[in-house]
Amino acid sequence: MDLVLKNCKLVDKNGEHFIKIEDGQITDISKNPLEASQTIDIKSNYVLPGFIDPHIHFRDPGLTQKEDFKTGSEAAANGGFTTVIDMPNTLPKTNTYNALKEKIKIAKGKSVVNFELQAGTNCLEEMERMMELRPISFKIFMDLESDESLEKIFHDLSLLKEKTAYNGLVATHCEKKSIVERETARLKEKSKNAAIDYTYARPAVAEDESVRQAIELARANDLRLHICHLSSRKSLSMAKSASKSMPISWEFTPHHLLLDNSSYNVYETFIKTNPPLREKQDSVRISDLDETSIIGTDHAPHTLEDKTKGTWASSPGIPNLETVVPLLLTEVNRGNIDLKIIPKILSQNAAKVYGLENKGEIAIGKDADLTVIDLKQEGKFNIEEFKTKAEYSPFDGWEYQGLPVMTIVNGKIVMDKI
Ligand SMILES: NC(=O)N[C@@H](CC(=O)O)C(=O)O
Ligand SMILES: [Zn+2]
Ligand SMILES: [Zn+2]
Repeated sequence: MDLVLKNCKLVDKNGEHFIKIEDGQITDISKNPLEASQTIDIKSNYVLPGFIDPHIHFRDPGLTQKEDFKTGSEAAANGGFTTVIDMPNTLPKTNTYNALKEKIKIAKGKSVVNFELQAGTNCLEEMERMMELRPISFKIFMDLESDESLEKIFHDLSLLKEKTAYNGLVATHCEKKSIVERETARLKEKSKNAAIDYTYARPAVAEDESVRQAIELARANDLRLHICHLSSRKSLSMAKSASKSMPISWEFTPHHLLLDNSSYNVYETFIKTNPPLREKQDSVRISDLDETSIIGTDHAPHTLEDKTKGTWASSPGIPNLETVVPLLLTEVNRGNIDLKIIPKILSQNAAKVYGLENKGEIAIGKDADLTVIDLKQEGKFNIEEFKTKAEYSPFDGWEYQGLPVMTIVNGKIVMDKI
């Protein structure tokens, strides 16, 4: 199967280009016409390396009333993503050989985009067995572990690195369990709780202390740390200063970049998420983005029922796959971020961290994973048009300028709105 895309604008080259795709790979890029059995007119839109979301929850198996690998991956394709990295907090947890094997089978059968799977941590023997199935890395929910068990998990990962092909990359959810438990108990004593209390139950200091601990443990055990959904400015400055002396990376969610805890007054428990939205002065923001940043959406869908059980019992998590690209392109159009960083923060940088060697770049020999964006198209988000099973979004009804209009996965068109 061969295919030529014509009238393609590229972010780093002047003029319009032809891109040739054969058997799922990019085989030529030229200003001169290229031939193939099929030609598609990109109509002078920008073609970018296919977007990679390093942090999604597709809930399959076990929680498929919230999302499954079919609807989740269709949402990814609709949002302009060609590769997703799924988290291990499904039912059962993806922390055994059998569970990982089963999830690979499910994802292979249902996914319309490329996928990689995070493994949950377990005893050393089980993690060794899991390595045969090549999970992309190991994920630690530090908010659910005591200090003693964290010491052990990081140490076991260092042993795993010595014994197997494991590259030492560990992804962490950073919030300190003891602080979250203490503050939650304190707030629950109030006679009536508002949705915003969730912010104070999981304060920025809980994240900062956990980031400090993750940096120390990763350093001591010679591991590469990747911090998920980094939301506190202080945590960001700690991570930046650690990056001068150790391998470390982090990702930002769209909700932490664009919203703050005043949104609880509008969206109440629908905006509940971990880490919570922060007070404005404590929160990461759009101006923190630069060419080294990584966007991880933390697409975390739940049912409406699960989202409306009050301040404490409602499930935390926000679906993001179908809103994040228009939100960021709107920031480009407003002059708040440079278009040149978009392929880096949505593709190339995550490809580098996770070792996806054939992805993240438009170049001969790379996988034909491509996202076409129309920078000028304007519209309003309408949750009814989304593919995700989640029926809520804080961004529903927001206006945007800039839309992904085609998603190509391994040379195959999986979304077309050109
Ligand atoms: N972010 C969330 O609030 N929720 C995530 C879990 C997580 O990423 O911590 C979920 O699985 O729903
Ligand atoms: Zn998390
Ligand atoms: Zn998550």
